[in-house]
Amino acid sequence: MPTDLPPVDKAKFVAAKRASAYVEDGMTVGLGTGSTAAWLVRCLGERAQTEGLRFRGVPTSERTADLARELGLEITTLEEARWLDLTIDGADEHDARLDLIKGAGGALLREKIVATASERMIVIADASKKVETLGACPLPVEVIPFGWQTTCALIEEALIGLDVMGREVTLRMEGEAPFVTDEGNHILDLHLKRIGDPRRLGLMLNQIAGVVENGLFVDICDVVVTGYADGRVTLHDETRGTLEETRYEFVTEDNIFTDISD
Ligand SMILES: O=C[C@H](O)[C@H](O)[C@H](O)COP(=O)(O)O
Repeated sequence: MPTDLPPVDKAKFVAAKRASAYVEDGMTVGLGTGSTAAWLVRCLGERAQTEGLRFRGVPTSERTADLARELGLEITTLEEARWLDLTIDGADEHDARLDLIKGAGGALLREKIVATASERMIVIADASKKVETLGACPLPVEVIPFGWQTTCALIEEALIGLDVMGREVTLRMEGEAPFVTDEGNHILDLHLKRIGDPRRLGLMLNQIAGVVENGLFVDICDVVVTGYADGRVTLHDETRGTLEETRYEFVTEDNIFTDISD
């Protein structure tokens, strides 16, 4: 582990460390994408090394696949695995119902396919990801490059009359060129500020020709694991609220956290 982690990385790390304990020998596990999910992959790499943990990972992006390979973890494809025991992934936002916005990193399509093929989905996050109402961060929508301008106009039209606060839609760029996802598509970011009815919006978006998938994850996540920079970790589910509060503490200069909750 690197020393002197910034507070937000400490929070992401402890969330990932707690969630990594859900993985058991022989499981097939969806590995999310993003900075928080990268901590999870590292924590699993550590468990594989120190405890001999053996599992099959299904990465949700090429980035995650590369990291898992670097750490010597066994990875497979969804085509081969078909169904998964568990997916652990980050999120851009979650509300109290555990509905999510995902896709700031552009991996929402594979992430949603893998999460819905899993028995359970666990989200790992720092406390900044919790919101009262979804929509503060842009909602990514993956679209086919062919005629994306028309798809964009259809989305703008469909947003009229929906319970949202903003209606601006922008094409995600990477330098001078449109961003391209692992599946070869583009991303439209919807700047909605407030999403009154995530389920309705998600269904509406997916009916538009040219839309492949949207970043709203409604009724998919089972548990949110939230990490804090002081080492605290809380577990929430929708029906039972807070399930557990754990605390990890730095015990060595190598930033190794130890569970001191017991
Ligand atoms: O496409 C990216 C994914 O949905 C990420 O899980 C999400 O953006 C959260 O990423 P991070 O953990 O870096 O905040």
